[in-house]
Amino acid sequence: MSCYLLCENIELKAGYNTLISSFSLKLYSKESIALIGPNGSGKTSLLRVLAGISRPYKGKIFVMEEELWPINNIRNEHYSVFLTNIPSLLMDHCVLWNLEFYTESYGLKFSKEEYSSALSKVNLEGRESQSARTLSTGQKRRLSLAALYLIKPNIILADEPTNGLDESGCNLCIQIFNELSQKNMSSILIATHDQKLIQWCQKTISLEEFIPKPSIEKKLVKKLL
Ligand SMILES: Nc1ncnc2c1ncn2[C@@H]1O[C@H](COP(=O)(O)OP(=O)(O)OP(=O)(O)O)[C@@H](O)[C@H]1O
Repeated sequence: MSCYLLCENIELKAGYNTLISSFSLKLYSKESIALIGPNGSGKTSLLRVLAGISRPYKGKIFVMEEELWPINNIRNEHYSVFLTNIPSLLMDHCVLWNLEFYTESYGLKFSKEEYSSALSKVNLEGRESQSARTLSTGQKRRLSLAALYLIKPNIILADEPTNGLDESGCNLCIQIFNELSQKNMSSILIATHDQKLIQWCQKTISLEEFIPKPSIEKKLVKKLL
C-alpha cells in the first residue's frame, strides 16, 4: 500500500504555547484514521498544517512523497481536500456555482447532469439555484460532501465532518467516505468527537499523547500563584 501522507516530529505552537510535540503519522491509501482529543488539543490546527494552510513550528510533511515545505506546491492539486465547509462556501453565490467553484479549483469540470446527480446523492436535489447563504447548517455540510464526492481526492482531511448533520446525514457521510476509500483508494484523516465516525475508522490517534506535560518549575509557579 502506498503512503499518501507522512509527517515526522511535528511541533505546533499557538502563540508561545506548544500545542503538540513529536507528532508523527503515516497515512496509507484506503486507510481511515480518527484524530481525537479534548477541545483545544490542536486537531484543527494539525489538519490545517497537514493541508498546507499553515506551517508547523518544527517537523517535516510529505504529501504523495513530495515535501510540503519550504514551498507549498501541493495546494490546488488533486491531492487533498480540507472539509472546513461553512466558511469556505461563497455565500452570495448559488449552490451550483459553489459546486462548480470547488471542483474547478481542483481542475475538474462536470456536466450539469453530473452536478445534479451529486446534489441528489446528498439530498439537495432541485436546489441548484438556491443561494448558499440560505442553506441550513446541515445542508451546507451536505453540499461540501457533494463536492468531495465529485472531486474524489486521494487524501481527505476532514474537520468534524458530521457536525450539524442529522442521523441520515451522518450515515451518508460515512457511506461517501467508505465509497471513496474502497473505490478510489482515498486515505482519510478525520478530526472528530462523533463516536459512530470514530468506530468506522480503522485506527484512532489521540492527540492527548502529544500534548507536552508542564514542567515541574511551571507547576510550582502555578501553585505559588
Ligand atoms: N491563531 C491562533 N492564535 C492563538 N491561539 C490559537 C490560534 N488558533 C488556535 N489557537 C489555539 O490553539 C488551541 C487548539 O485549537 P484547535 O482549534 O486546533 O483545537 P481542536 O482540538 O480542534 O478543538 P475542538 O475540539 O474544540 O474543535 C486552542 O487553545 C486555540 O485557542
